[in-house]
Amino acid sequence: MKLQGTMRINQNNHLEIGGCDAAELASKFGTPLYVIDETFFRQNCRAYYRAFTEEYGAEVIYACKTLINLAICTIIAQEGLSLDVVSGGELSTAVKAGFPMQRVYFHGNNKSPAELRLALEHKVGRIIVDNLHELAQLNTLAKEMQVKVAIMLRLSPGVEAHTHEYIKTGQIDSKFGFTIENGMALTGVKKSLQLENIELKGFHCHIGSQIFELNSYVYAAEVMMNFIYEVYRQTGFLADELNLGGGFGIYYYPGDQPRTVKEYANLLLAAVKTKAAEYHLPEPKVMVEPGRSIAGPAGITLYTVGSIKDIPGVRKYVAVDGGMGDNPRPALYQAKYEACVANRVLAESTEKVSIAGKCCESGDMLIWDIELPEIKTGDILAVFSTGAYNYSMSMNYNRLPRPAMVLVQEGQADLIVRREDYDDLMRNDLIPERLLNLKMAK
Ligand SMILES: Cc1ncc(COP(=O)(O)O)c(C=O)c1O
Ligand SMILES: N[C@@H](CCCC[NH3+])C(=O)O
Repeated sequence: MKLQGTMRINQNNHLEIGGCDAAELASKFGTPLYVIDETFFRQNCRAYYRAFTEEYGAEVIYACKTLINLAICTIIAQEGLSLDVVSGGELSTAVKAGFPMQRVYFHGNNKSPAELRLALEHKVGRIIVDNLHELAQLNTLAKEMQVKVAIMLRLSPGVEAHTHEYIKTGQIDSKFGFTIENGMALTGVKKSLQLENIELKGFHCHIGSQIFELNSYVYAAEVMMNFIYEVYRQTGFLADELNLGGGFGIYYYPGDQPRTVKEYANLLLAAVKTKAAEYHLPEPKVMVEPGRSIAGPAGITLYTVGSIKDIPGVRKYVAVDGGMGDNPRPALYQAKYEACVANRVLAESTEKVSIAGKCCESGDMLIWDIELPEIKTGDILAVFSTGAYNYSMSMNYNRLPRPAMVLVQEGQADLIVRREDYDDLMRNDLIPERLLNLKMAK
């Protein structure tokens, strides 16, 4: 078990985060509960800002699919990072939070005309165009609205990142972006340069997520710089901007060994510099889009232990009051997590148990085979590193309300997302008049 950020074990042998006792948080706000360590979240933002922006003038764009709400958006704005949004919903959150629109980058492989219009209305900084269909559609909309829109093209550099099959994106056979290798990317550039209401600024790639192998990034940067040169040679267009995406891996489980953000920055920027020198080109402005490495380690989830079932000689199932509804990652990617008993962190002896969620799915298992102090009904289980892709991928399967989220710092805990209630679950339900007119069976 690795305690990160402000987490520590207090004098009551309880887990403490942001100066707050986790068991007290559970009793005050209920469980399941997402807890975000504000100090740690900000430290992660600052590590990026220092390593990329202060050191190299590179722009750090927080990928808000990781975790977004009005409070988080406010923190990102305060820390001087930009924002990657991928939907009208994420964009509207940024608008409502008063996020500076020129620092917003709009991504996605199938943006709807309504979403594109919204982005144009709010004058977002850049639209990252994914494909030819979108390029034509965006030009038409921009013409209608009499604006010229600054874009980047998302490219598929053909780099295989060493990560889970579902979360790698830069390979040739991918739903994302213009493929460099088969000429599609060059066609996209030529087309962009012809369109009257489009202003091409540069290129983007994102090779995947939870990546530890920094060489994959270096290789992607080199491929992108080769492309910039090739485009310059063939069209005379010189890209000003190069966005190399996100994906920097974090610690979830023994064996995960992330490098430092500083090493990541130094390697990436060195690769760009070397290539620029080789081609006698000016260095483009570099951008990165971290998500998980900012929010992930800064979050924990608290659960209350309910039923415990011991199948002698087989397994002891410990069920908690959440599961795949609030954290679908184990079911989706076989993701592994560490956890502790928040109200009894250290103990002389431990036992091996498996943590089950409460959804009606055999696959709703949060953790298989974890050593924990002997656990009892009513104990509080804390699962670590749940800040990224947990709330943002949560769901209401089995009509389970989504948990609340609190932001903790120096002993203060503030609710930043209210817990859903049963009325929230039925908010959009309608009963047609003709059903109301029929009698219910006795
Ligand atoms: C385009 C894009 N940028 C950035 C990210 C952020 O990735 P991560 O959270 O792994 O840093 C993603 C998600 O993988 C993405 O799709
Ligand atoms: N949702 C994934 C990461 C994919 C990121 C989106 N491009 C995860 O939880 O690991």
